[in-house]
Amino acid sequence: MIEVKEVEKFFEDRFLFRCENLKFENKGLYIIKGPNGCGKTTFLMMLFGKDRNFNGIIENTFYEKVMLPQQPYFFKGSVLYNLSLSLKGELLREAINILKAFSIDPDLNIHSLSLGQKQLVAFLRVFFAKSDVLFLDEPDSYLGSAVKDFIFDRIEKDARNRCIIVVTHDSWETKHAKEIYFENNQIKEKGGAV
Ligand SMILES: Nc1ncnc2c1ncn2[C@@H]1O[C@H](COP(=O)(O)OP(=O)(O)OP(=O)(O)O)[C@@H](O)[C@H]1O
Repeated sequence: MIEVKEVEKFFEDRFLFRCENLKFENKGLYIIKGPNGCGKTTFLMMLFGKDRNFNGIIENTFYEKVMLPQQPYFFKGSVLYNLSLSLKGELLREAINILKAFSIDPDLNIHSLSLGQKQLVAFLRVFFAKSDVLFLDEPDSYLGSAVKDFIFDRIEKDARNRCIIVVTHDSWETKHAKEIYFENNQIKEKGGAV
């Protein structure tokens, strides 16, 4: 569980946002939305525990945390090599089968793929890694609609068993998620009294 209590974020003298009160339960899907530059990535880093420079309290009781950053890092080598550094056995096989279903050859050099193809590889690498909470920073920005529908569906189903927090620009409407949004430098939960 993550609990945010009376948090304020500044960059030096510049006030970025405030979040009065917000709770991320052990299971469930949370979608963070807001205009460019409002602070979505910064907030995600704070929830993850990478950015600790803020006023207020963020309590994070999750044990295993995994993050997909906006610009994932790949090692020189094939798609398969990059996946096999994180995934083994059945999970690796499942990831490979998904790539093949979207016509991506796992033996190709990772850097020969398009941005969208790389984004799918990066998503699968973190999605199948073991975690109690998964942070996804714009996992869909370069994806075509078929792949996007596929990963959104997998995320929705998987969030029944763990906490998944997603930053997205996409108008992803789902009744299975709690929506968190930025308004006038305040972070609020849709339908919630934040
Ligand atoms: N280390 C930093 N020092 C100063 N300002 C920063 C720093 N990191 C981010 N910012 C500023 O804080 C604001 C919020 O950035 P952030 O990347 O969190 O926004 P975002 O909502 O994720 O944006 P986008 O939708 O474009 O990805 C931006 O104006 C950015 O320039």
